Amino acid sequence: MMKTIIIHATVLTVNNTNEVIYDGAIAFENGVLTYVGPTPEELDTYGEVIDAQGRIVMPGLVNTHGHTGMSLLRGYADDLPLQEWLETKMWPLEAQFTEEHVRWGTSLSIVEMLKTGTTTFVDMYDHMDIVAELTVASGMRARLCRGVIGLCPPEEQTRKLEEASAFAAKWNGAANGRVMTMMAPHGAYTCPPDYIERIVARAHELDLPVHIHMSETEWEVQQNVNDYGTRPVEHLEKLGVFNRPTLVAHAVHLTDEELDTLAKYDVKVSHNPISNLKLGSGIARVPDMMERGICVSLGTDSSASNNNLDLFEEMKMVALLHKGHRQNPVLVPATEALRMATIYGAEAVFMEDRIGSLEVGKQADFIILDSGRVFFHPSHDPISHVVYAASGRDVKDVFVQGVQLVKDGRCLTMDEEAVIENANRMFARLEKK
Ligand SMILES: CSC[C@H]1O[C@@H](n2cnc3c(O)ncnc32)[C@H](O)[C@@H]1O
Ligand SMILES: [Zn+2]
Repeated sequence: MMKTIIIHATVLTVNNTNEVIYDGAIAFENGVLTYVGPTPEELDTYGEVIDAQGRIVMPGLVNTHGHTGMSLLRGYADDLPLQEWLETKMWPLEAQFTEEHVRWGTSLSIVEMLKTGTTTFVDMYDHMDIVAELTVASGMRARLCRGVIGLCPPEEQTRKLEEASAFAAKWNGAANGRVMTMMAPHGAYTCPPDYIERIVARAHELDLPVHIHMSETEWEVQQNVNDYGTRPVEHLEKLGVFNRPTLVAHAVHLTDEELDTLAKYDVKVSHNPISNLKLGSGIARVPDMMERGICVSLGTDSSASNNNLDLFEEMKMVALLHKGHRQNPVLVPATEALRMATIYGAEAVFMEDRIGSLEVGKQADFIILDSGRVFFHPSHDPISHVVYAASGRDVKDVFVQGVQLVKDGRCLTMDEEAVIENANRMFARLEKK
């Protein structure tokens, strides 16, 4: 592959010092960054030179929790609490999902994520072979898992576990490492304890991380106490979950002791502020997590509870929400919000050696924003503008592993019109009550 260099950009490296390089450049070859620094005078050695004057170049965003197939249910059931939303709206429709529903729901998600600057996503869902195939075809990077709900007879539990394991073993490392996998019990309230232990044992055997919903609502915490005599964190600790590298989604309702436990085991958190607000679940103790050194990353959850996959919105939300909630404007500064959407996201999906920042040796996963638009001016603090003023609609170009996937706002690897048409067709076929 030829050497490419992008010059005259404002480069947000998101390295250890959050360095911003004005009139900066990044170069890459074979999908790997070979240069990050000021625009060099000598450009003869590069096969392709891209002038990014008036643009911001930054790491691709990492969405650490979602269910991509559920974009098919965007707007279908709003303004309900989680349990009612799941039991009366989501699960009855998902029970009708075939591979084709997941294909077009996931395609809708992938196009949206790519066009709004997400280059890596986590997906916990069913029919995951389809999701993996689409990930490969789209050029995105992902950490995928077949989510298992254990509220079913033992034979069914075993079938799901075997399916999840086979998927995880088959796809881990696929597409030159762009697809990685995990094992995923859906939650402590949907999986009996012995089932969680079996899933974790399988994660040990396959040497994979664990992903799970945890402590999302007060109802869930109380249910855990009623059923097992402990709150979810102690429950999962006892079941050995945290002995594996673990990414928990939500982590809204936590005591001080539970926060200490997460810090002790280096459990990664996917904070989903917009979904938590929309479902009325509550506000996670993010400033207390940060104080303890817990890795806090950002997730959208699905389009059915968000209702989009624009991670720029989560970045702004996390920076604002906790300031307002604690009446303290110092909390979650813009630099930390940006890190949550990039390098902390990379840590949360256990890929920080490869993605999350623009540094030589890392993968060339990056996005280019049009910073000529009026709300990027005066242009003295690009990190502030990216977090507080920008949106996913400002993303012009997207590269993963050095391959361009979005060019001037158009997705090169997916047929957007066909995706929209098919998603509408598949939604129309579902029987609604
Ligand atoms: C089979 S794994 C995916 C499963 O998760 C459900 N889901 C979607 N959003 C949430 C959420 O916020 N909390 C808990 N579970 C959620 C989805 O409906 C799928 O069945
Ligand atoms: Zn979820």
